[in-house]
Amino acid sequence: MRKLTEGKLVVATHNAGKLREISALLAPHGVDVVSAAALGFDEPEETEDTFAGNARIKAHFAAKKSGLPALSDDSGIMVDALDGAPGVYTADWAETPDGRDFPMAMSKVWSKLEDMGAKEPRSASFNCTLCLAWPDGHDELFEGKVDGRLVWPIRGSHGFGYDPMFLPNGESETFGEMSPEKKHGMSHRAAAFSELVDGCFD
Ligand SMILES: O=P(O)(O)OP(=O)(O)OP(=O)(O)OC[C@H]1O[C@@H](n2cnc3c(O)ncnc32)[C@H](O)[C@@H]1O
Ligand SMILES: [Mg+2]
Repeated sequence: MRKLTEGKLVVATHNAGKLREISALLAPHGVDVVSAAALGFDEPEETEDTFAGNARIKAHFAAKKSGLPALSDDSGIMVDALDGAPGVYTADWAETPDGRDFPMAMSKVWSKLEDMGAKEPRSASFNCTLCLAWPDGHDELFEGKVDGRLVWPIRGSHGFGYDPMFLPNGESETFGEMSPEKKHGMSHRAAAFSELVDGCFD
């Protein structure tokens, strides 16, 4: 596996919540981080139907454009009773003409479960695929997942996206109620990061 050597790393995301988490997860490793959004890069279209496919699109786009290694994150929530939806379309479910509306998206997920009479526990998982790509076209992929269930009404104002409706197994706080440190100890993103750190950092 290729190692990440000293120097700048582009974080290929336009999501401020993700950037905050990724920066915190990278902080102990002394990496100099700049985001694709801060560099003024466009968001490439996420045309694949897998997390890995879309993670590769985002990382390669930023690596080519910057001439630096780039790290992307493609993630989403998969609800068992919805056959894994919204999955790779998790961000799309929140899309409105005026931008993303996550309370609306969470309520859409919950209404579908109500309408179909889905039984408790309404199990779901958060999934994350990280792609580290270099300007020469090489890449490495890492995956992480956390299992839990959905709750209603939503709880907590920490985190981002669908965090307030996700209760990880064995916990009493949703991701929206947890401190960032606690979420970093158990999240799908943290799990993928630990693979990345093992593989690519000395
Ligand atoms: O593609 P980039 O620019 O990285 O940012 P994005 O927000 O579009 O990210 P994705 O395409 O990977 O879509 C992931 C969706 O899943 C949601 N999501 C991912 N990880 C999450 C987490 O830890 N907590 C809550 N929601 C999360 C997030 O809000 C997005 O709507
Ligand atoms: Mg996206």
